[in-house]
Amino acid sequence: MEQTEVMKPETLDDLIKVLHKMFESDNINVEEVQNIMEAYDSNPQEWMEFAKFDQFRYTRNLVDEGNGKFNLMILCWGEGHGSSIHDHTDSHCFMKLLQGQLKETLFEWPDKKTCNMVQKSQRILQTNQCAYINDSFGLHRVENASHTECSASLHLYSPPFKTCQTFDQRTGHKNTVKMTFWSKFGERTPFEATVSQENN
Ligand SMILES: N[C@@H](CS(=O)O)C(=O)O
Ligand SMILES: [Fe+2]
Repeated sequence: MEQTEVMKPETLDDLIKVLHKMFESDNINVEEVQNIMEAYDSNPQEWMEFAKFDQFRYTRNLVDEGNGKFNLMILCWGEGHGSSIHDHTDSHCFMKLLQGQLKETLFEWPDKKTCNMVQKSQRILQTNQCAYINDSFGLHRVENASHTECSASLHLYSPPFKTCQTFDQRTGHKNTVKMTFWSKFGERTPFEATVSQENN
């Protein structure tokens, strides 16, 4: 089998350039994308301008629109912040830790009849690790379980999406929610645009 060599992106800009190249093609290689994102050594100096935290919820901060092929964003998680249980709207989701740790809990899609939410697994993602999920893996909840440290993660979604489904852990009932950006390209999004954020 042909081995794809993983070159090491030296900076975040470098990584973004390589990602643009990889997503020019319509057939993306999940492992290759995961490897290249993992190979980037997080340097806060390079992403600080995008990392805007909120006191109450995790924030989504758009970094790059990937020529329409993907959205690249930095999620900022204060102490104890977490997401709901949600899906990924038939997209690829790559999640690389830039700072701190995140706990990821995987769930099965709820059973149509019983609506039960069954937990499949749980893991702690460490700085620089890159996880991958799509809807065929199930659903997940992501949390910064630390009470003393914040976390930041770099997410790539392809194709980009604006809504997802969230699930109530006790009843399995689902809701479609809008996903909004707290900031875009380092600029805080005007207030009106952020009121319907509900995944966090
Ligand atoms: N998929 C979630 C974040 S996550 O870490 O589950 C989102 O884009 O807001
Ligand atoms: Fe997610």
